[in-house]
Amino acid sequence: MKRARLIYNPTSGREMIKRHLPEILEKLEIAGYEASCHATTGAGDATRAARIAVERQFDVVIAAGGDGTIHEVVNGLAEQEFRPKLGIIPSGTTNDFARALHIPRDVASAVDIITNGELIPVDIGRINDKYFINIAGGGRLTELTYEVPSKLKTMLGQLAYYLKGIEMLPSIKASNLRIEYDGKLFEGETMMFLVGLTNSIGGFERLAPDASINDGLFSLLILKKVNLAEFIRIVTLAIRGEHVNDPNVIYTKANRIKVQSNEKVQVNLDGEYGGLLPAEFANLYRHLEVFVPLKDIRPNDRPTDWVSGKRYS
Ligand SMILES: Nc1ncnc2c1ncn2[C@@H]1O[C@H](COP(=O)(O)OP(=O)(O)OP(=O)(O)O)[C@@H](O)[C@H]1O
Repeated sequence: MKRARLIYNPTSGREMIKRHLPEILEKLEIAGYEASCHATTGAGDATRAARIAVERQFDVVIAAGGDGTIHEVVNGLAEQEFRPKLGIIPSGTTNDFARALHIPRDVASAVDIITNGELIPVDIGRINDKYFINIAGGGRLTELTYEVPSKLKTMLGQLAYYLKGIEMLPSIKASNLRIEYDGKLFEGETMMFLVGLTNSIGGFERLAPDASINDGLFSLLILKKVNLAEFIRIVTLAIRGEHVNDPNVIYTKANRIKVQSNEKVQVNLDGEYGGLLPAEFANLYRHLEVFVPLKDIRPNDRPTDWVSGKRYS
């Protein structure tokens, strides 16, 4: 019998996941899984729970929560030789990774995608000794994601980020960065750099328009020092995916990236604090298999050697 371990964050999003537990477990059992669950207790607990699930050789690990929970679960799986397949139930404030994979926020539909068994391989990012699934970045501009208080997010959802962004705009300063990427070099005053694995970042679906989740490459986006008016113009362009040709933006793909600074620059990993620069990024090619609705997956993310229908049953 297949075994599934559900790791859920009871506090994520608007705290609604608990109400759905009986339904989730029942659906999994009907699909032939022996299912059990673990409620996370605080920071780092989802990583520990995922490591234990690996030790116990669960076939499938399901992360239910926001990007923070999925990030932690992936950190528990990524360094292991045996890696269970990953299911996702997006129930957080921010679920950029699930959105990139077209996994719906409706709990029953998300579970159906897991029980349906269609899988896709995804790349994972490694930075120093940590892993990320969606995005890493640095520079003052990226710091707002962890400056938003959790209570505010529970109350206001995504709106909380925009409010914080408006509040912070006038105080954003550039940092001096040295960024090496696949043999090339950028050095200079930088508002932010982003290293992305998917096209869905902070609600901007077109920030990395031609990203693929399983091509072994990161999308690297560097925003040079700009004034407030230029910044607002570039954000407006970014909504339409037209920022990539702006002279203040470097947008490219790379497999290995090294970022250094003579200043104290924080790194953000999937929306959480990830330590200070320097950082070396490596793309781990097709490191995890994730349950997805294959028919909805963008052509960019559908590897031709996989579409033939890898199904887990
Ligand atoms: N029981 C708990 N109580 C408080 N915090 C928890 C608990 N379990 C996990 N957490 C923390 O909550 C963080 C955020 O969770 P998650 O991303 O799932 O939810 P979210 O609602 O989208 O919130 P955020 O926007 O902060 O990411 C996790 O990284 C984890 O450290």
